[in-house]
Amino acid sequence: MIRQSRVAHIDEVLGLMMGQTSERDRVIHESWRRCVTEHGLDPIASRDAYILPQERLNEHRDAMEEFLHTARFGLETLYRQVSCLDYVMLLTDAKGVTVDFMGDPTYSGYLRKAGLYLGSDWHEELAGTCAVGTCIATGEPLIVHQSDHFDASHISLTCTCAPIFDTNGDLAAALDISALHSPEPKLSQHLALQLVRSFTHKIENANLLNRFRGEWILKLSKAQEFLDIDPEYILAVDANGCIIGHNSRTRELLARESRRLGDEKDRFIGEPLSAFFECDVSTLPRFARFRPSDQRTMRLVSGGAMLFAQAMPPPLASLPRQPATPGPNLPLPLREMFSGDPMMFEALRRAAKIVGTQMSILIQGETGTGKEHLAKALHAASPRADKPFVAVNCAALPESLIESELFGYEAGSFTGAASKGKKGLVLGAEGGTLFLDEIGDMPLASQTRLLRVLAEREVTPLGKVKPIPIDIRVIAATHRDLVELVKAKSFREDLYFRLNGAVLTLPPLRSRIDVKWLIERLLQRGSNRDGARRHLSDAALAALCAYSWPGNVRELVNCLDYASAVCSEQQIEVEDLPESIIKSLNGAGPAALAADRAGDESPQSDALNGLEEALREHHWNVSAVARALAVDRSTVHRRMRRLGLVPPQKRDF
Ligand SMILES: Nc1ncnc2c1ncn2[C@@H]1O[C@H](COP(=O)(O)OP(=O)(O)OP(=O)(O)O)[C@@H](O)[C@H]1O
Repeated sequence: MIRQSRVAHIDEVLGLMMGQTSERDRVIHESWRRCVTEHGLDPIASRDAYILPQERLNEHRDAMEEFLHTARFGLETLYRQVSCLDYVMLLTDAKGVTVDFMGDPTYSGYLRKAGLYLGSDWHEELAGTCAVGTCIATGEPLIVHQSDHFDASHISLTCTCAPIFDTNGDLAAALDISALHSPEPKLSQHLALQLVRSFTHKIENANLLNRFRGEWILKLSKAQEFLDIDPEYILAVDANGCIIGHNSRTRELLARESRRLGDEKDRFIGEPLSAFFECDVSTLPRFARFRPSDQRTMRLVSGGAMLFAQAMPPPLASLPRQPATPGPNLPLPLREMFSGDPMMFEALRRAAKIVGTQMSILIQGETGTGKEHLAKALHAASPRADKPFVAVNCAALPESLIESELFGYEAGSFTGAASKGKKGLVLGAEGGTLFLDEIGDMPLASQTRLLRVLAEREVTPLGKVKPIPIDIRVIAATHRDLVELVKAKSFREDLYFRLNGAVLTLPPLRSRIDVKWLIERLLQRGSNRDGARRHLSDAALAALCAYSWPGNVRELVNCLDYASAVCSEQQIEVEDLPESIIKSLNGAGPAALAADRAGDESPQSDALNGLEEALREHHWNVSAVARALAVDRSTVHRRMRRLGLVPPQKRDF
């Protein structure tokens, strides 16, 4: 009987080569053809399964050690689900070598002979059409059922396999379940295919999350309810907002989006997130987990269906405490301003290059981003460090006094002048640095005089005829758009060009990735001041990280000063934060936030004490339990996770 079916099978393969038709799937036909024309296999000569010697197998296993470790839980779970149906489970590397295997040891001899064993090589060139080999050759999940196999010695097997891709989108492994015997219709294996696909998705996700523990992780799902437990799409994003990893469903999504946008890309590592989604790294905090999930939505750039999003920031511990390399090359006062933020690094790298020169510098940035702080650091890092640093707030000086304050005056040179005359701030900065803050607010007449000072490097106080030579470095700063002011003719173009020898732009705090580091640093600064070391609770820290900081570092400084003053026991809780921040939590008030971050030590905890009983009573219907306990559904889910309560229908999963 077996012999007859083998002969019939060989006839079918040969017939197909001669141009006969058959009803097999296209992918099987194409593989048979490849076996003969490309791999030079002969359908008449059947080959025994090839098992690699232990030493070579070890090499293959060693190369995948971390991956195997990550995948292990998924593999065991899958095997538990299929072993009762007499399937074995094989995980092969991208070359088709079985590097992990689970099967019933009672049938060890049969399984080994059939090649369903650790170390077996299922590469298509060697084994002919088979689930693993053909899956690797095509990159597609597939079933190779009984006589679909090329080699007649395998036609009793049924094998179902799906590829596993690494975080770059390259094939990493293939996951297969096979059985020695099976019902004849191929349809009997369709559920097996769905199961294997679902586990390859889980393993890819586990691998991605494991590999990018220190980066932004963005999870996306079409269904709000599945976002937490089984998101379709997962991406890892670096501090510059570039994609550094993804699962294969994301790759397919991005490829479709790329085509829609008129491109044909199929590799996405290094691409900016904002090229595909309506978000970038600065807006990722909006999708933090404790924000209401119905507000965490985004679309693809080309539109389409709404995706529910959850963004997880890099954990505090993974952020560099010291500036990222080559930060250490920066002079110390500049190095101390940031920790690994790429935009800060870029500004400071450029600043370091001109720190020792005479060149005027223009610092731009929103209010409170640290422009004066940077000007002071530049001064401290320059050869002028032991000379004066004189700061002038051009917006705060009354227009009538600005010239006399800046350039000084001779005694009695105008009504109201001091009897001894005044040196002026410019001369006061002699040998050092003159910092002109809010330069965009300087009146036009003063701009003209300042221009002369900068051009001629001399100053003539009011009432004096002879100019005084000066040696100053000018650093100007503004939060306004000087180019627009020049266009509107309220800022002199020639002064703008004189000042913008070097333009340094400071990023707003909401786009910086080192907010947690800065918080630590400012808390430390506070403790150096008053000797009391304050700590932030997880929930308070999460609230600060999610806040948009319109007042930038100044607002953060004020916030921490306030919270340090009102907190008790030197622990800053969400309640101790300024109202503007608490209000910004969009309904995820202090209690919910605290529960989200710290487990569930919220006032609702008591209500949840009898959770297990309540779940049983309501047949594990979470909505009914939430109603009965008068808490949120998400609170019930969270506590279930924490207590390890799994509904019976999901227990084996
Ligand atoms: N890197 C930093 N480390 C510690 N403190 C900082 C840092 N940057 C800014 N600050 C603090 O933030 C506050 C605001 O900084 P600064 O006055 O330099 O901002 P600014 O951009 O000049 O503001 P404005 O535009 O309003 O003039 C100050 O208290 C400053 O000490």
